Amino acid sequence: MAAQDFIRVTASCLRANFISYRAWSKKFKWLVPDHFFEGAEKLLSIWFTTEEGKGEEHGDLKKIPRGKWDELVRGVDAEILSEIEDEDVRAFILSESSLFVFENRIIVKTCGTTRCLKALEYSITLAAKMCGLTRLQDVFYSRRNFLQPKAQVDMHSSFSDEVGYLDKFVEGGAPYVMGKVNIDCWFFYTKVQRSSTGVSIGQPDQRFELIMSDLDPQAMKQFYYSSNQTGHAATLSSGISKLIPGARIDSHMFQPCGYSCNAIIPGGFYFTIHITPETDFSFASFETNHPDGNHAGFMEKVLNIFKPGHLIVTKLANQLSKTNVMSDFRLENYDLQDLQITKYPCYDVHYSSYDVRSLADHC
Ligand SMILES: C[S@@+](CC[C@H](N)C(=O)[O-])C[C@H]1O[C@@H](n2cnc3c(N)ncnc32)[C@H](O)[C@@H]1O
Repeated sequence: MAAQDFIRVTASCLRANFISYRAWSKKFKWLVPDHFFEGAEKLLSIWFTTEEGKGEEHGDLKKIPRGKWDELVRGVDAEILSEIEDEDVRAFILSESSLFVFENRIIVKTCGTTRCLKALEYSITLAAKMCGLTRLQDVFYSRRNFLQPKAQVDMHSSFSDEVGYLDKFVEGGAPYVMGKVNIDCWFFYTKVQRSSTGVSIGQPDQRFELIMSDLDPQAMKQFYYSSNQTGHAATLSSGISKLIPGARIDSHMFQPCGYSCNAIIPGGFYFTIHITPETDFSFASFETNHPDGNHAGFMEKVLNIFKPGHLIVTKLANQLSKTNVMSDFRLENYDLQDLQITKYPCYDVHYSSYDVRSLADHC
């Protein structure tokens, strides 16, 4: 059996037998690679608003000069590599994932050992000072469990440290964990105290995420610089360019490997993809707020690009969204491992995880 297949099958067997990668790698240190990159992202999404009773008059976060966003990103230990924009959003590719800036919302997504939550304090000050957006309307923070949690720093050393940090800035927030806490899970923090009207943000909102691991080494070859020297070439060869018609895609190819892209779609929609193709710890994420993201057929198009051995699906939708995230769905060739559907005051949240059928059969 080739080394790459061995690692994929081992990972699959570990999950099937409820053994965590962390416990396994501690015992079998000699099998753990020296080079490691934590692909799993920390994802922070903040909606800002004005003081209650002050009306809708406020500045536009998108108009804040680039220098301030450079500063925010440096604060989380990353840097901006490129930027695209349309009338609804500015989308930045970072050395470790992405930043999206809307009129009254920012999304910060960072991987590796970055300190994503640093962006919370900085953006609160920035939004208040430069746009009169003095209140946090909604806050979402989420991430998958890390493969190497001990490598994380400061407030990201554990989920309870992250919660402690978030609590300093977010009034009425609460933490949740979905999935198998000892194997593969998803940590989630959000505001749960609402205004008397119930609906927090006055517009439809939804978000879909595919968090994929144990990716097919053959499919990952195209995300190595030796196969594609530009992000654009990899966007075309992988089929990412065809995922959502009308999307304008900005992409970056890292050396010797790794790929990131941000896409903006008319109507205030985006998608973002980040890929760590190294077989020993391969990871990819797909995230969008486009309603198509809710359909199993669309998800299968994404899965066909990466062919993951394992994946987590998360979906969020507020009361004004036309997308129903509460229903169950089937993915061709994948076996459902966990499913949790929860109602929060303003959002419905879906979490499910899957193993590829053929790999699970090895165990
Ligand atoms: C594309 S980035 C983004 C990772 C993303 N969060 C994901 O989904 O895996 C990570 C990949 O790029 C590679 N890489 C190469 N140079 C890098 C750099 N300067 N900073 C971050 N990643 C780099 C890493 O080894 C890894 O394969």
